[in-house]
Amino acid sequence: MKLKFGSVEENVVTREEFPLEKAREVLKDEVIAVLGYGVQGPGQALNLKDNGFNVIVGQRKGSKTWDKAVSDGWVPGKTLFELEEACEKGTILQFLLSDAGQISAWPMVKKHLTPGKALYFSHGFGVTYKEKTGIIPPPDVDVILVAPKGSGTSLRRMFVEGRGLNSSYAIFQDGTGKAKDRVIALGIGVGSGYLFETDFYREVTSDLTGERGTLMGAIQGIFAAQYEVLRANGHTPSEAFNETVEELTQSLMPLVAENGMDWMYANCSTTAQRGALDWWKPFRDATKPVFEKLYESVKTGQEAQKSIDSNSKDDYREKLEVELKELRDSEMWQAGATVRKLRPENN
Ligand SMILES: NC(=O)c1ccc[n+]([C@@H]2O[C@H](COP(=O)([O-])OP(=O)(O)OC[C@H]3O[C@@H](n4cnc5c(N)ncnc54)[C@H](O)[C@@H]3O)[C@@H](O)[C@H]2O)c1
Ligand SMILES: CC(C)(O)[C@@H](O)C(=O)O
Ligand SMILES: [Mg+2]
Ligand SMILES: [Mg+2]
Repeated sequence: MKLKFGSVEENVVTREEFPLEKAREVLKDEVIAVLGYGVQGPGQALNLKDNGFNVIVGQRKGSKTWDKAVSDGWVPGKTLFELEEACEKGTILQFLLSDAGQISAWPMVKKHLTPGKALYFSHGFGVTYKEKTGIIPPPDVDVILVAPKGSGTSLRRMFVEGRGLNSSYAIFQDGTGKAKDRVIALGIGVGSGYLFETDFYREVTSDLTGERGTLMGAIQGIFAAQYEVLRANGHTPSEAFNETVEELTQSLMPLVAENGMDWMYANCSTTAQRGALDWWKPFRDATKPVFEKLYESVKTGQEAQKSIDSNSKDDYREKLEVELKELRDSEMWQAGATVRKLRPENN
């Protein structure tokens, strides 16, 4: 259906419009092979299975995630296979290896993309940056995308709670004439809230911007800046952490999620209101140039190149561990670990 967001009309699909029964009917003869069992793999595969679809998982034998798949109930030789066997058996191949992993697995996956099958992504990365990834699908298959806007962990959790994480959907190539029905049915099947239309290019550029920006990179940067200023001015770690992170995640963000920041502004003290009204524009103006620089780096393919280069190095895991350790060992997140332990529900 068409729905207005502010004054802009968009194509969206709701669960009422495309119920689960319809999705099951569309996919009744398909074998959905979920390739990769990292973060999105488990969320999507388990939700599809619990929604009554015919799902198998493809994963490297002997890996930690193979064991995780077994403990999640996937049965070796019946619903859990080596990657190549799953590619052979699947009619819809959900390519959920890491974006760098997709590059090395591509020649094998391509071999099994016989006419009529569908190749499914949860990111526009591989296809958009085809000069860098070499992922160029054959013409007689569907190439579709459902990109959950959040972690695979939340996709599963929200499904179990009877909620739904929103996803975008896109069709890159309709090789069979069935791509539209297939992509929407899969979007509903993996447990999406509502689905909004995009294309592969817009998905990857917005996603790379979001995760580097307000979803993770920018928010971590703003947290660190405020925490450091409070600490430098004599505030304790408890005070700095509560005033920077804990209050945001525990008290204010759930309210913003329910009602919007406009409501939050209308429902705090008059003192907070005055200050927050005065300060949001200076913060916007200070950070906007950084967001513009970030978007440019995404648009030119630099961000994609950097992530391919670093992910394909032999010492990738060790180097990553050093950087993650810096965050983990920072006083702010050490304080965070203590504060989380002190939450009454964790005692
Ligand atoms: N992490 C998320 O919550 C999230 C959210 C939305 C979209 N996505 C997209 O979904 C896709 C999967 O992401 P993810 O975070 O679940 O992946 P991941 O990094 O957790 O890796 C998934 C799996 O890939 C396997 N793998 C990696 N390299 C391999 C190789 N060379 N050969 C065989 N297997 C290999 C790993 O064993 C792992 O099981 C990506 O396209 C990602 O951009 C992820
Ligand atoms: C969960 C995120 C950050 O939305 C996703 O885009 C990812 O790449 O992990
Ligand atoms: Mg992403
Ligand atoms: Mg994302």
